[in-house]
Amino acid sequence: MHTKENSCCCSFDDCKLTTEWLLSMTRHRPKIAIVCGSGLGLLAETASNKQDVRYEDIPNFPVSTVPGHEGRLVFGHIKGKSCVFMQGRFHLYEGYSLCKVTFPVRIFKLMGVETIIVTNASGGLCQDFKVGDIMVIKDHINLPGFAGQHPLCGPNDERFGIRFPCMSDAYSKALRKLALDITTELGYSNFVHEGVYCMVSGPNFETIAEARMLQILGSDSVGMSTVPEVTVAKHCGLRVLGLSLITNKVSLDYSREEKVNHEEVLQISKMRAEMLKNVLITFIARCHQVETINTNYPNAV
Ligand SMILES: O=P(O)(O)O[C@@H]1C[C@H](O)[C@@H](CO)O1
Ligand SMILES: Nc1nc2[nH]cnc2c(=O)[nH]1
Repeated sequence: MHTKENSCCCSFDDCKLTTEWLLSMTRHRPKIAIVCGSGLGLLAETASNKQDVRYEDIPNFPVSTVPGHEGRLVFGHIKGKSCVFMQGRFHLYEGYSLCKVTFPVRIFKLMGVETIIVTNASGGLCQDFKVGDIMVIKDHINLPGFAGQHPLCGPNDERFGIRFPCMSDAYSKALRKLALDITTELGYSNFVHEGVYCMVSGPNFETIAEARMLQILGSDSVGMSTVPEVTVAKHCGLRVLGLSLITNKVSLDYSREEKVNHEEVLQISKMRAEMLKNVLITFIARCHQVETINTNYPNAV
């Protein structure tokens, strides 16, 4: 956590330096950023005029350490829209501070991004969910945040956003509706739901008692990411859509024999990434038509 003594490793100046470096490396000027969850890096494949930048080459950027997270930014066009994909995200359990985990979100903001689409792989807690379903994230529970692991703890820099941002509409209602309409048009409605995502720090998957607790708290799915990125995105006035791929059913019953593992998560992600990609392409083509109000920044796009 940042304190006044322990100065921020991702200050406004650090963010500016990284942004200026990236803007000097590419002619792309993305308006939409897509964070690819575990095994979902191929969401970037359909982009045209692609340009890759490896995380290790970007000043101040963390590097990816998790299998299924390639570790590069991919700039490109989808249906004529300028996009940047994060092929690989950062997680708290990798040992990164939440400031580092969310550093790319602020870089996107400074680059001129207006809309961020955050994807992830998660375990289904809602009994109606099946493996391979998509959950449009309606809301989240920031469990690490309750314990002080929060990306906005520490001195607030007003150039990014206000001290006490509203989170009751973190996931834009209008963007959620557009995503749901698109899944219906594509004939996917039988395996698409809206729901509440709960973040845990990981890296272990849940015990059965923990899973039961999360379900009682109102979580429909559980994962180890997304919430810090969305919190920082909302803080700095980005429009947010969150999509979660249900890669496994979380055990809520001591008699169940199946054991979840990361390889299975990656396998299901890769199997269903095509479906998610179809939703994303149509969404990217149409999301500029949707007007949203950010209560933290009433005049923002
Ligand atoms: O980056 P995401 O949230 O998609 O990754 C999920 C959570 C863990 O990092 C990993 C577990 O298999 O997948
Ligand atoms: N915490 C958690 N993260 C996941 N990511 C994918 N599946 C799961 C899961 O069951 N639990």
